[in-house]
Amino acid sequence: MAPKLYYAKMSPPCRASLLTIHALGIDVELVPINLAEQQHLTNAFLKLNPFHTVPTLEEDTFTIWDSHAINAYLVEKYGADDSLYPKDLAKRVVVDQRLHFDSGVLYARLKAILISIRQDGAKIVAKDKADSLIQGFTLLETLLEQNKFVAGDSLTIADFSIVSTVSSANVLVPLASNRFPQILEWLSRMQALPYYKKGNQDGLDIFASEIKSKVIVR
Ligand SMILES: N[C@@H](CCC(=O)N[C@@H](CS)C(=O)NCC(=O)O)C(=O)O
Repeated sequence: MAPKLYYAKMSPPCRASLLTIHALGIDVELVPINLAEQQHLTNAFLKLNPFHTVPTLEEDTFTIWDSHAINAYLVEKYGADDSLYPKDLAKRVVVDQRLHFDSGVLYARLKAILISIRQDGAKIVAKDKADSLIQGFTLLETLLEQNKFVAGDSLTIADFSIVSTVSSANVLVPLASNRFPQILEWLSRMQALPYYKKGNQDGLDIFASEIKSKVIVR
């Protein structure tokens, strides 16, 4: 039986999993979860994932959540090769570092802004929160000065996680071309992937229209 991915198209981490699925070309049943209708808080969903987050992956015998763990698992289990998540330890640890950079820095800082908007009703992005995101962009820029992709010369799941976060963050705190030329070039490389539109852009467009209806973006 194909695994099931519970997801919301507009969610950045869900889009990282969609990019992984489309890159691998694998058969995964996509089950939409409407966060606005609190479908992630139903008893049935909480049984699957007590952390009530999407994406959540359901396999025959177990359930796993957190996009970074899901994406690594999908490549290991279903990938025709290991290029998106190398088995070579010296390469893998670099990918892992970038995945933690996404979780702990980039996505965490984006999420702080999203909570201020969606839960606290902020109408603008607070300066300290924008600065903290920009500091994350600056770290990413230094990585991309040395590498074509975020973990080296080839595309990995770390690019999928970071592009879903950074393309969403760019809606709220636009990437200045004079400060972040490497990020913008990498973004264009990612946009050229044949599955980028269905993996990220379609959901990003929904995300952007929701956000722009709630905040004034400078
Ligand atoms: N680190 C997690 C973050 C997942 C996450 O925060 N998902 C949000 C949607 S973007 C969510 O499910 N929010 C609902 C909730 O936390 O109750 C991942 O990468 O999967």
